[in-house]
Amino acid sequence: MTTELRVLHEAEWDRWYDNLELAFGGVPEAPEERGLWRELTEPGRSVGVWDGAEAVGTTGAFSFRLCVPGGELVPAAGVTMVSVRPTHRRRGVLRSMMRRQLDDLRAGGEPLAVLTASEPDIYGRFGYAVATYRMSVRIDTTRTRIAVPPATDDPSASQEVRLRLSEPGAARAVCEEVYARRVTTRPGMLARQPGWDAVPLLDPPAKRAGGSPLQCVLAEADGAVVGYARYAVRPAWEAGGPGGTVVLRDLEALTPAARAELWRYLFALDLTAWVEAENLPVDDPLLHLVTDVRRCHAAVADHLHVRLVDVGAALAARRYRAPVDVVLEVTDAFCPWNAGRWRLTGDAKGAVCAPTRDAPDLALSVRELAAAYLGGTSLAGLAAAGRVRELREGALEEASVAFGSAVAPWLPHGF
Ligand SMILES: CC(=O)SCCNC(=O)CCNC(=O)[C@H](O)C(C)(C)COP(=O)(O)OP(=O)(O)OC[C@H]1O[C@@H](n2cnc3c(N)ncnc32)[C@H](O)[C@@H]1OP(=O)(O)O
Repeated sequence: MTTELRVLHEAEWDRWYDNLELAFGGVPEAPEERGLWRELTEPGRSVGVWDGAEAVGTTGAFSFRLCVPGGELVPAAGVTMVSVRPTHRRRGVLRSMMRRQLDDLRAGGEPLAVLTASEPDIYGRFGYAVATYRMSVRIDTTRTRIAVPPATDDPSASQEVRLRLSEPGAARAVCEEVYARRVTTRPGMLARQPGWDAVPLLDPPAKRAGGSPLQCVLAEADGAVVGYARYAVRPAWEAGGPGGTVVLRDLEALTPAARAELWRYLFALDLTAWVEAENLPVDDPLLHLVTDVRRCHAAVADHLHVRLVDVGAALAARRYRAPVDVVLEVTDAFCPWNAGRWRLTGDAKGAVCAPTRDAPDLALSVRELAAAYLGGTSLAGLAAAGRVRELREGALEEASVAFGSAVAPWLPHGF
């Protein structure tokens, strides 16, 4: 097999993207979906593997800024559109693309790469690890309700929250303002890059599965929008009565009162008996708002996989929950420039991370660092699985606390 790996030319995009569709089973995307991904593709950051005129391998990268513990927004390559033609699989095409991509990211100075995996088993060999989880819920709203003890509401709860329906497109700007204020509050969230505000509104009729077009409800207090929920309703008429489902796409709120009001609204929609959401933080406040958490049928799955492209720059870019001063002995088979000893010194104000010859305190691979990077997986937990070794007594506890995050990291949308 003679193949050529090269940067994507815009004119080749259709053939390149056809390979992606084929690798995912060959079901064509709706034109509006395909059109949006075409607009968002960054050709200069995408590569194709070609066998003659045929694209047989694809991958791209989006220029994201990712919230890390401490609230900084750090450049991160959003690795995407990975595919290999069924006739060319298991011959190293993916490996060659991962090699090229990580070398390019390093050369470009991006400290992090992130992706969501079609199958979690694929990317560990390239140094990625699961750094955030998502919670899905299917809530029986006939058996549980939103009940907030008054003491848990903040002072703004005394202000009345009003709800107003809006066409999602018309509400785009105000929703984006709310989203922008939320981004730095939770590691794993992505600042919106130009054009990305269209992603949460993508609503091809072919993908509605019997549901309504996307709807949007705004929460307002003192005349300002302080929250929103975007959802569809999928009616169901059963012998025992109406049993429709509210399919929640996203919900953001600036105050606990607005959040509770939005959930109350979703739970109370007439002719529905269920609220479903696919992607909530694993510590979503919803868990503390309902009277019967078991009726939420919550399930957890991996979501954002992280790769530290440059260990020193990545570890220095985040903040630490408690003072930390540790020497890390890092292995990294796929990106050997990261291998070796690093001294990390940091606290809640900042951090430095530089190569050292000092004796190591913890030994781990770049994957464990990636898993712990956003604060959602503890180094102590990884040590219990034999994936981190403590070489100085006390270092594991010190580093585990320091790497933690007050809130669970969470990726708000796929890419
Ligand atoms: C970020 C994203 O876009 S995720 C989307 C990923 N794409 C898909 O799932 C679409 C369908 N699948 C495909 O297109 C291809 O099978 C790919 C991209 C997953 C793999 O491409 P290939 O060219 O076959 O992979 P390649 O031959 O380079 O294999 C590299 C290694 O990964 C392993 N591998 C490849 N695919 C898988 C898989 N699905 N599960 C587990 N391991 C895998 C190979 O066994 C090999 O392992 P080794 O290094 O230990 O020998």
